Amino acid sequence: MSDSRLSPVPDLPPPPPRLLTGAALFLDFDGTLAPIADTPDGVEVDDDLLALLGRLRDRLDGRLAIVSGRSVATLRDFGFGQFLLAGTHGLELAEPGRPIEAPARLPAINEAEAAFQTFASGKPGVLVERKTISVGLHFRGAPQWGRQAGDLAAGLADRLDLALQPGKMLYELRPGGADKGSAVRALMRRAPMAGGTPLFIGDDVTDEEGFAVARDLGGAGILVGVPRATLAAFSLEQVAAVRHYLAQGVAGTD
Ligand SMILES: O=P(O)(O)OC[C@H]1O[C@H](O[C@H]2O[C@H](CO)[C@@H](O)[C@H](O)[C@H]2O)[C@H](O)[C@@H](O)[C@@H]1O
Repeated sequence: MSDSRLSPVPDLPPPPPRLLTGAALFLDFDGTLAPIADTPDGVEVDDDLLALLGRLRDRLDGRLAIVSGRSVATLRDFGFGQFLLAGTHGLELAEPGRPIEAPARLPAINEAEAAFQTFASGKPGVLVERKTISVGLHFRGAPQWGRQAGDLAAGLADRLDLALQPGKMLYELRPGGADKGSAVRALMRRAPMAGGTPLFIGDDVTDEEGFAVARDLGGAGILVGVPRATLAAFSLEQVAAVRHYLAQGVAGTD
């Protein structure tokens, strides 16, 4: 988000556990519920996390959703199928056990993927992530290619009329028309999230739209990780602190 509403690097307080009482809780996945790994497939979701989220969802009368840049199909493969899901940066929505609400994969995404594959070929550490309706170009394993990866992705976004989604050592191309903020807005109009106070926890720039809408709807954002310009009102320093915070919500302490 390039937004004048972003505050300079702030010294944010930790979130009080009482915010979880009555919350409609929106949780980012990578970097928030699981630590960043070298590759997209290197992330592991442990049973303790799933059990913790299940208990918290029950305590919140169902008002817990995962809002991720991953596709819904991938989130389900990770074991999150029992939760309300918004995938591909808000383009996909899915209730547990229900069909995924999503646009079709565009031919332009296939064209972008082919261009990414050509770029990645012969560059160890550069990785193309094929996703359901989008595609990612990762350079965590070869940061020296980051600038050229960004130039390529920006050029393709212009030419193919796709949205450019920067991430952590990653450029993604996807259809426009939604973001994590629009997903929060859409889910807040529906059961079971409607009636709660939105609380969005995330680490990446793509989570800023979620923080913004949570704040606009009377709630707040919680930034995970290194301080930066943000619309979040609170911060937690790492994934372990997020889990500890969520566990306090289950216990009902404040
Ligand atoms: O919205 P999120 O749940 O945070 O998903 C954002 C992207 O996360 C993944 O990439 C990031 O995590 C990888 C695993 O830790 C890491 O290797 C990569 O460098 C990060 O950018 C995922 O692969 C993407 O599809 C998500 O959009």
